[in-house]
Amino acid sequence: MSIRTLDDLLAEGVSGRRVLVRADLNVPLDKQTGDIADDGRIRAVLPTLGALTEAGAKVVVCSHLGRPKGAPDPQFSLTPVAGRLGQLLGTPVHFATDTVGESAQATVAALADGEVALLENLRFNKGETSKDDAERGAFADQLAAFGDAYVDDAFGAVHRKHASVYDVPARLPHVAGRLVLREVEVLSTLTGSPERPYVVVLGGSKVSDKLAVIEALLPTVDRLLIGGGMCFTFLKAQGHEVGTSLLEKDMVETCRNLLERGGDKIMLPVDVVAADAFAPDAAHDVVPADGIPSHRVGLDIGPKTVAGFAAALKQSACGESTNARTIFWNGPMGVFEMPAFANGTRGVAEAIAAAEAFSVVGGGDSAAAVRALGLDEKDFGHISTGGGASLEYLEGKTLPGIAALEN
Ligand SMILES: Nc1ncnc2c1ncn2[C@@H]1O[C@H](COP(=O)(O)OP(=O)(O)OP(=O)(O)O)[C@@H](O)[C@H]1O
Ligand SMILES: O=C(O)[C@H](O)COP(=O)(O)O
Repeated sequence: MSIRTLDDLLAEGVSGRRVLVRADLNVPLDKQTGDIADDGRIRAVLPTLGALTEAGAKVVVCSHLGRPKGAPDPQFSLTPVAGRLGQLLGTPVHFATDTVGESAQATVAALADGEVALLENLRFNKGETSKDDAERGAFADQLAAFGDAYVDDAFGAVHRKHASVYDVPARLPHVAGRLVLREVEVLSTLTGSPERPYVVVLGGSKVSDKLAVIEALLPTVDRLLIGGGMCFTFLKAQGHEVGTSLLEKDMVETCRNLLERGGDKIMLPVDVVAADAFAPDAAHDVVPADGIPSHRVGLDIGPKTVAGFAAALKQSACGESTNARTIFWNGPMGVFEMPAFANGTRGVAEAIAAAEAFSVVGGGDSAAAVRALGLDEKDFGHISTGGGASLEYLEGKTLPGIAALEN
């Protein structure tokens, strides 16, 4: 890819220059306390920010958090992120209480060399996500006024055609940050010629979002293991009763086609943990995947499925090799946030961690699950900060944020 990098910018010298950094600080917040539940995305951007502050730049960081509707909404404020970022950087972060208004202008104007400012949530402004080019462009003009150069380190947002990702780089000298480069470097090995056997494990709840990636990956993968909320639409396509489990009725026919095309490559659960209700303390049992009672909801894959998936990670024959050599995992195997339904995700994550393969975990929830379940991040080859972004990258789509850096 012909993209200028942070090192190119550092080589030009950034001391005393204002550098606008787009980061993806969209971290999960605890629903009760509002505290940061997982700070992985903040940590991931530290190498870029550290390099810039050390080189004496005035660093202006901007990000979205959640999906506010184009106006300020306190529940999506980046205030707690500014505090955590300051702790991790070991230096206070100057927080602007608006994105491009008086507070932002004063905060940026007061920055000393080597200091960091964080602007309030980009999505408090309609222009950030607008489909109207002029509206997005006008907001991008205001943002671009805060920088002499622009660094994109928001890999999780490169699939969005948003002002801070797509329009600002057209207005400023632009480079890719360390995180974006690393993500692209790793994910491109999966779209190129991954070492085989190549096994993909998919779960989570966004069924329709992920069918396109299955379509794109089917010719390349040796095995596709499907669990999580996704599996019920496939089980329905096989003609099974799924009770009140997550189901995308409109997608049943598509799943049937994928099953026909995928044949033996696709593995579905043989047992599931079915509960009386979608609740942490609901009564639950392990039932066969083709025998989910009509009043029950499937909230996790069962132990036989975990064992089968773990075995498949070891025995996906391709040529002479029988161990998976490359693994991509996106989406938890069950509702891991509730301990009673976390065993499937834990079991599969442990099998991936133990495999002698290069493993990539993609997706905000999957990465959070790895950390929440106390697994060692070092046992995985790469933990991507991108959910939708990593999937769209694997689908081979042109990502607006990457295209904007190439221009
Ligand atoms: N059987 C199930 N029924 C309902 N929800 C489920 C089930 N299994 C997993 N989930 C839920 O799926 C959610 C994660 O799905 P998602 O598709 O968003 O994962 P991700 O791709 O890792 O995350 P993101 O897209 O946010 O980066 C979790 O909150 C989990 O509780
Ligand atoms: O969580 C993500 O995948 C990124 O931060 C992008 O967020 P979005 O899906 O709300 O654009």
